[in-house]
Amino acid sequence: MNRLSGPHRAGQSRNLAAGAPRARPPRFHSHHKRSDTMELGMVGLGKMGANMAERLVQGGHKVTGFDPSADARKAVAAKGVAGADSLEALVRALPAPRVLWLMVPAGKVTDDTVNALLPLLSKGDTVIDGGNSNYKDTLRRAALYDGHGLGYVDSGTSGGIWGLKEGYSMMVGGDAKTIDTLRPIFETLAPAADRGWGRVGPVGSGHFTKMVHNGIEYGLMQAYAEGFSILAHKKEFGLDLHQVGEIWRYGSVVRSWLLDLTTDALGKNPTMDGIAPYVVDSGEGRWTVDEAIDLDVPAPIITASLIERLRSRDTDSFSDKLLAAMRNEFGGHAIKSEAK
Ligand SMILES: NC(=O)C1=CN([C@@H]2O[C@H](COP(=O)(O)OP(=O)(O)OC[C@H]3O[C@@H](n4cnc5c(N)ncnc54)[C@H](O)[C@@H]3O)[C@@H](O)[C@H]2O)C=CC1
Ligand SMILES: O=C(CO)[C@H](O)[C@H](O)COP(=O)(O)O
Repeated sequence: MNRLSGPHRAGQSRNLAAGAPRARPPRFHSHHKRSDTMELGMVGLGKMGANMAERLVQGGHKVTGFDPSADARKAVAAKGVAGADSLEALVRALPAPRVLWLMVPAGKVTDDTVNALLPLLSKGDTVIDGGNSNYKDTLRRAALYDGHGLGYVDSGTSGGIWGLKEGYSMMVGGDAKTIDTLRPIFETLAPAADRGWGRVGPVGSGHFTKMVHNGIEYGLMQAYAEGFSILAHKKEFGLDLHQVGEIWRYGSVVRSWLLDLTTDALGKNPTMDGIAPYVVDSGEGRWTVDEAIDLDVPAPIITASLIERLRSRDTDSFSDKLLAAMRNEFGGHAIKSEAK
C-alpha cells in the first residue's frame, strides 16, 4: 500500500473534531490505531469532494484532485490539494497501488467515471465510490472491477457541507482486507478515528445502508416540517418558531442535529420568505420505498414523506380539480372557481 513517510499524529482525526459542539466520549475503542498517512486521488471537487479532500490534507494525507471545472480545481489548490486536469493525469500522478475516491453525481456521471477509469487502472488499484449511488449500480460496477482484478468499495457518506469541520459518517461495504488497507482514510474523514464509520458488509451494503439512512432522513424532515407548520398556523398564540426550536434543542425528546439545523433556518428566515414550496429528491427516498415494497416491509412514514415531496411540485393539481368535479357530480357540491 502506498504510504507516505512521516507518521500521522496519533489522535489527529479526533483533534479535527475538537470544535464539534456536542462531542461525546467514544463508545468503543479501535484496536487499529494507525498512524499512517496515504496518497489518494479525489474525483469530483464539488460541495462534498472539495471538503473531503481538504480534511484529508489536514489529516496529513497527500491528495490529488480532478474535476472538469477549472474553478473547482483552483478552489482546492488553495487548500493544499494538488490538481489534475484529466482522469488520465490523475491516474498518472498516483503511485501504485492506487486509491481513488469518487465524489461525483450518482448515476450517469458515476458510470462514465467508473468506465473511463477501468482501462487506466492496474491490478491491485481500488476505487471507493463515496457518492449516493444506487446499491444495485454498485453491485454491477463492483463485478466489472472484480473481473479486472480491481478493488471496489462503496462508502455511503453522510455529513453534508458540515463534514469538513465535524467529520463524516461512513457506511462502508466491500472486502474486509481491502477496507483495512484504507483505514487511515476513513479514520481521518470520520468525526474520530474509532467512531462514525465502519464496514457494514460486502460491497453494495454501504450504499444500501446509506439509502435507508436517507429514507429515515425524509421521514424525520417531514415530521419536523409538519410540526412547525401546525405551530405556525395557530395564529392566536403568536408562537415564535425559532424560540420553540431553541427550547426543544435542549433536553427534549425530539432534539437532534436535524432539529438544530431546522431551528437555525427558522432563526434566519422565520416565515420562509422567498423559498418556493418545491422539494426536490435525488432518488434515495424512492429507492428506499422500492426496496421496502420488494422486501414486504411496511414503511408508511418514509413512503408518505416521499409522496409529500412529489405533491410539493404539483402546483396545478389535476387530481384535486378532478376530486372537486366528482363531488359536484355526485352531490351537487359547489366548485371553487380558479382565479383568472
Ligand atoms: N451534498 C450532500 O449533502 C451530500 C452529497 N452526497 C453525494 O456526493 C456526491 C457529490 O455530491 P456534491 O458534492 O453535493 O455535488 P456537487 O454537484 O456539489 O459536486 C459534484 C462535482 O462533480 C463534478 N463532476 C461532474 N462531472 C464530473 C466528471 N465526469 N468527473 C469528475 N467530476 C465531475 C462537478 O463539476 C462538481 O464539482 C453525489 O453522489 C451526492 O449524492 C453524499 C452525501 C451528502
Ligand atoms: O445524502 C444526503 C444527505 O444525507 C444528501 O444531501 C442528499 O442529496 C439528500 O437526499 P435528497 O436530495 O433526496 O433530499
